[in-house]
Amino acid sequence: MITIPRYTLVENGAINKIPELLEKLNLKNPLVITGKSTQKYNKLGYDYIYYQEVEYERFGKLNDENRKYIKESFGDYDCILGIGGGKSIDVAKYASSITKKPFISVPTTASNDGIASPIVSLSVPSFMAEPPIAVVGDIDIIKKSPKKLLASGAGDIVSNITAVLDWKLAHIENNEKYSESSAIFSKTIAEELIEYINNSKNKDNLKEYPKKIVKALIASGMAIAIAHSSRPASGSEHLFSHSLDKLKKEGNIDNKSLHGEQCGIGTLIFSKAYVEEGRLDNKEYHEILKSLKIVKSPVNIFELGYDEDVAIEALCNAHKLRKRYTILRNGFDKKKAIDILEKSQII
Ligand SMILES: NC(=O)C1=CN([C@@H]2O[C@H](COP(=O)(O)OP(=O)(O)OC[C@H]3O[C@@H](n4cnc5c(N)ncnc54)[C@H](OP(=O)(O)O)[C@@H]3O)[C@@H](O)[C@H]2O)C=CC1
Ligand SMILES: O=C(CO)COP(=O)(O)O
Ligand SMILES: [Zn+2]
Repeated sequence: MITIPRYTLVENGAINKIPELLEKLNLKNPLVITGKSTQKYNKLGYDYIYYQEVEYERFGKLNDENRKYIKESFGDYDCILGIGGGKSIDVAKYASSITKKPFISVPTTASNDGIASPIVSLSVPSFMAEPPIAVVGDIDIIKKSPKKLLASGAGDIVSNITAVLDWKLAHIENNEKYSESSAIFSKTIAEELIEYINNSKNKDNLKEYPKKIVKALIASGMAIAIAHSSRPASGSEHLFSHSLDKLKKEGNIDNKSLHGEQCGIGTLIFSKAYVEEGRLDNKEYHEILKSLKIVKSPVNIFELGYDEDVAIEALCNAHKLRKRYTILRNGFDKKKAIDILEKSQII
């Protein structure tokens, strides 16, 4: 059974419509999960907790102690509102999966497609939960959020291009189940955003970008829900991002590079790898590169804040992050990693 959000409200002032939305959904007593800089958007003064309090990291991992704490924290609330960035929404989605209470996604920025997806990405690999029953995207708030976050959203959308190529390759070479319709849907979301960005100079100078990126991220989350897998939006480029996250954690590297930014870099690497294999036109690689440059998302490892050794190590380890067949196949050795990182201008 496919479940997607029942309501998506993407407009100026949408956050003020939460009370009437709750009434429509017959929900009366929400608990907000939010962050320290985004709690201010809980304008209706609902009870709230910071995501750090219930996030799995407080307990070290997703475990029974963590689940017990969440259940106890949620008393008689009848729903959960995730208000904030990707982490707040992910933790709210996780809490909803534990408590079985419905969750409403209230993104205050547009940094990744977790805002509408059924995926919880607090761990690698991610796991399938339920999507939000509603998404409330207040454009007045989102358009004023940090540009770095909004640019990161583009990285998580262009990643659908290589994710879909990996999914198809897994079907051809590894006999994996594949949905052509989900793949086309996911790829089209990315192509339409890229086309808008790359032609925006002659049109509206990205004035409509905040609304476009929110809608693209919601659609991408729905593509995941329809496929019942993150396959349409997560392939080799995400493995590279997760591998970077692992290096950050293990090496105590204090770099605030964002999920979407990292996936944008991963997309450049693997779209070039697909060009090298004759499975993608070099023109498409350049369209992706151009779009990330226009929104000012990092297009090389130095702009992401790392040196080339980190890029090489993250790429050489990427295939180990989860059992997911991609163009990495059994992994790139150091020579191949350096070659593709140079050809994709990442190092
Ligand atoms: N489930 C899924 O499908 C996916 C989930 N994710 C999740 O998303 C996380 C990454 O999300 P991301 O958003 O990139 O990063 P974070 O949520 O880690 O950080 C976002 C930062 O931006 C701040 N912020 C958000 N909105 C505003 C605003 N309007 N004005 C000012 N500051 C704002 C947040 O504030 P504050 O401190 O208040 O939070 C936070 O400090 C991952 O760790 C993962 O958990 C990522 C990809 C997919
Ligand atoms: O980030 C995601 C989709 O954009 C979720 O993907 P993962 O399954 O790789 O966590
Ligand atoms: Zn992603």
